[in-house]
Amino acid sequence: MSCSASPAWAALAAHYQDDMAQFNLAQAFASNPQRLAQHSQQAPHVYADLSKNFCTTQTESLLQALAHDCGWQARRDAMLAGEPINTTEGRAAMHWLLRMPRDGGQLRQHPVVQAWPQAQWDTLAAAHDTLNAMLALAEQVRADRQITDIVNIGIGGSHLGPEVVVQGLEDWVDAGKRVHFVSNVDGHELGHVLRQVRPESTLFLIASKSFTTAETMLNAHSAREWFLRQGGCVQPSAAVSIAQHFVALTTNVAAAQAFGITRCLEFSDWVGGRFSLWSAIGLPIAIAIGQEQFRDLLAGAHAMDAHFFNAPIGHNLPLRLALLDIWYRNFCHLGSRCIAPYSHGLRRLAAYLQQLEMESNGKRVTHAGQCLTTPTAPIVWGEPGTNGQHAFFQLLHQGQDVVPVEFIVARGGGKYLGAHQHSLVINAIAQAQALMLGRHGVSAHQDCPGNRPSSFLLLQQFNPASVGALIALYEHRVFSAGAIWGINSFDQWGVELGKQLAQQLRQREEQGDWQGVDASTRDLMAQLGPAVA
Ligand SMILES: O=P(O)(O)OC[C@H]1O[C@H](O)[C@H](O)[C@@H](O)[C@@H]1O
Repeated sequence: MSCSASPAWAALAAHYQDDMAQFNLAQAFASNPQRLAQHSQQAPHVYADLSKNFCTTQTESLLQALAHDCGWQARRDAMLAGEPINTTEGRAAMHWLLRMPRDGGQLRQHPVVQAWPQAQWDTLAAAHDTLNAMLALAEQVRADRQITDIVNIGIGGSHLGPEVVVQGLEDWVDAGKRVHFVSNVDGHELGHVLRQVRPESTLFLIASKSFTTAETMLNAHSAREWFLRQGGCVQPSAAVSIAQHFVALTTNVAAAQAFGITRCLEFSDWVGGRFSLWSAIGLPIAIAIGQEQFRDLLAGAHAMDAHFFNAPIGHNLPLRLALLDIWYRNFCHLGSRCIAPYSHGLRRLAAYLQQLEMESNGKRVTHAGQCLTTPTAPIVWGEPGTNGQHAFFQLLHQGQDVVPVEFIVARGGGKYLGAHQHSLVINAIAQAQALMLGRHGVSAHQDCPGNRPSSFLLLQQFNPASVGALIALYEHRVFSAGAIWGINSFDQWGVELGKQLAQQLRQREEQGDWQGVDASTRDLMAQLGPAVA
C-alpha cells in the first residue's frame, strides 16, 4: 500500500482543509500556553523548538498515525538489523554502525541488536579495525612536520560531508595543516589549490567510493601529472613518491592500486556515499581535528542513533522533523525548505543537505517500482545567517511563496564569542519572530503578512559531538521521510543518465556522428566542443 492510500493520509488531508488552512501562528501561541512545551523536544546535543510551525497536537498525532500506518518502525528496525534495505542495489545501509562502540554502546540492549547474528558483530569489529587504522594514519600525518597541506580530491559524498565538518570544526583544527577540497572538474579549482602547494609537503587524498567517478578520476590524474612534473617520483622508495604522497579512500582498492596508489583505506559498500563521512572518507576530518575529537564526533552521532532507534514514535526527533517535512510537502503544498545556519562554520550545510535530502528522497517510485502520485523531497536551499538576511530573506518575508525556514544556532562555543555571537543569535531569533508576526498597518509596501513558519535547531554547544549529533539527526530524518513515502533513500539512479549522455557525446565527437541528435545539443557541441576548449 502506498502511503497516500493509508487512512491517516486521508485524515491529514481533511485536517488540513478543515482545521489548518487558516491556521495562525501568533493566535495559536496566544490561545495555548502549552504550545512551546508541546512542540519542542530535547534530543542528544540538540534541542528543537518546532512551535513556530503550522501544526497542533492533533496534526502531530495524525502524522504519527501516518508513520505507524506506513510501517516506519519496521523499516527503522530493518536498518538496525542490517537488512538489505537498499533494495535496488541489494545492500544494507549501515553508516550508523561506523559510530557504534565495539560493544554496541547505547544500543546494545536494543532487542534488534540483541538478536544480531555473530556475523553482524564481526562486521562491527572490522569497522573498528578500519577506524583504528584510519585514525593511526591521521595521527601519523598530523605528526609529520613535512606535510603542511592536505588536498582531498572527491565529489558528492566524498567531498561535502568532510568539508562541512572540517569547516564547522575550524576551532578544533590544531595540527597546523591546511586542508583543501577539490571537487569540480573545472580545472580552475584544482589549479587554484596546486598553485598554493609543493609536492614534498602535500598529501593527496583521492576520495571516491567507486574510484570511477569521472570528475574525481580526471582531477586525480591531473594532480598526479602535476606531482610528477614537479619532481615527484613513481618509485616507491623515493622520498617524494606517489606511495608517500597519495592515499586512496575507497571501496575499490583494485582500481586505486591500478592508478598507482599503494596506501588505501577501504570501506564497505553498505556505506552510502552521502552517509560516508564517518568512514575512511572522514580521513581529512581526522587529520584536521585529531583522533580524540574524531571519536567525539562519532560519539555525538551515536548518541543520536541511540535516540533514533530507541525513542517511540511520539518522542523521536528525527521522525518528528521528517513528519513535518511530509506535512508541509504533501498537505500544505509547500515545495521548499530554507536552511539558515547562524554559524559561519556551517556555511556549507545547505550544500551538504542538498545532496543528503534531494539525492536520497528526490524519487518518484516506491521500493516496488510503483509511481508515487505525491511529491517527495522538498527543494532545500539556503545560506548562512546573517548573510541570507541581506539577500533572499526579503522573499521569505514578503514574497508570494511561503517557505518554512530552519534556523540552526549554537549556544556558544568557538573562539570568537562576545558581541559577535550575541548579535548572531539575536538576529536569528528576531528573524523567526518577524516571519511569524509580520508587520501590519504601515503601508502596502512595508507591511509583511507574517504567519510564516520556522523551526529552531539549537546545539547545546558547538563542538565535535554536537556536530556529529546534528548530522546524524539529519540522516535519520531523511531516512524516516523516505521510509514513509516508501522509497529507497539509498540509491541515486537519476544521476546516471547525465553521466551516460556525457560519455555518448564524447564518442559521437570522436566519430563525428551527429545523426539523430537534436539541433540544440549539436549546436552547443559545435560552439563549445574541443576546438573551443
Ligand atoms: O565517491 P564516488 O564513488 O566518487 O561518488 C561520488 C558521488 O558521485 C555520484 O555520481 C553520486 O551521485 C553521489 O552519490 C556520489 O557521492
